[in-house]
Amino acid sequence: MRTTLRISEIFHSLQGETRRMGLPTVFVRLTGCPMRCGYCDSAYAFTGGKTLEIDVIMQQIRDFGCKTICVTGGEPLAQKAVHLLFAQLCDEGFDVSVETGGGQPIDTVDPRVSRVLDIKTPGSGEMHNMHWPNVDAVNQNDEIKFVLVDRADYEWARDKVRAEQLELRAPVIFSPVWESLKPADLAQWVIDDRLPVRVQVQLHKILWGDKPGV
Ligand SMILES: C[S@@+](CC[C@H](N)C(=O)[O-])C[C@H]1O[C@@H](n2cnc3c(N)ncnc32)[C@H](O)[C@@H]1O
Ligand SMILES: Nc1nc2[nH]cc(C(=O)O)c2c(=O)[nH]1
Ligand code: SF4
Ligand SMILES: [Mg+2]
Repeated sequence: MRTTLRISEIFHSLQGETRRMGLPTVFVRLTGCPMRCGYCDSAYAFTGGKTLEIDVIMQQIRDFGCKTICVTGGEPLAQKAVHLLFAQLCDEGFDVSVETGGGQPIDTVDPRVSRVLDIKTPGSGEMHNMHWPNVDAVNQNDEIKFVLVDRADYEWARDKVRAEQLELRAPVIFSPVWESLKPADLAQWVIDDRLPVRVQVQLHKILWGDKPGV
């Protein structure tokens, strides 16, 4: 089994998404992704990066002195050695979440890790690459996230939440694509439809803009 990971960046910031929003967090961004969502704000992580031993990654993480870790990418689950990183982080008592685009099975992820599962919408251009059994694998320790391009995406996601009562499986987040869908429009639609989902705007972009390392 490989004991290295291809890493795009490791940085310390505030969690800008999910139920951990606002918490100081160390981000580990893995290089490479099999998907190409039209709106991707992390396309700089598709290539490049550095190959690092997991021991080295663990030491860099410890050096930040922060117990909350978010493993993201690119697509973190596309590198099998990520599971070794999950196990070591959890064994050392870190609070770990992973952001996944949903193209890889999530049932192999350490159960101590909170899985943030994107359901890719028609507007992402990547719906056909979803691994749909993932939706049955989530639990209340996880989150389901829809990133929405426009009104058509919203209606599609709303109908899916209603048809499958997704809010009973895990908390559901609706997040607007940055500078594409107006957050106030999304907020009003959710209120009008009495949808049991959480509207979320990316906090780090409000604070620091749309750039790597924050
Ligand atoms: C960059 S992705 C990396 C992890 C994984 N590949 C995924 O898609 O979940 C992290 C999160 O950022 C979201 N995201 C990417 N670009 C965005 C944008 N322009 N506006 C809002 N959210 C975006 C993705 O949908 C995903 O929920
Ligand atoms: N501050 C901050 N919070 C985040 N939460 C999820 C992120 C991601 O890119 O997956 C992210 C990110 O890039 N920055
Ligand atoms: S799956 Fe995630 S990293 Fe990959 S293209 Fe889509 S948003 Fe970007
Ligand atoms: Mg991001």
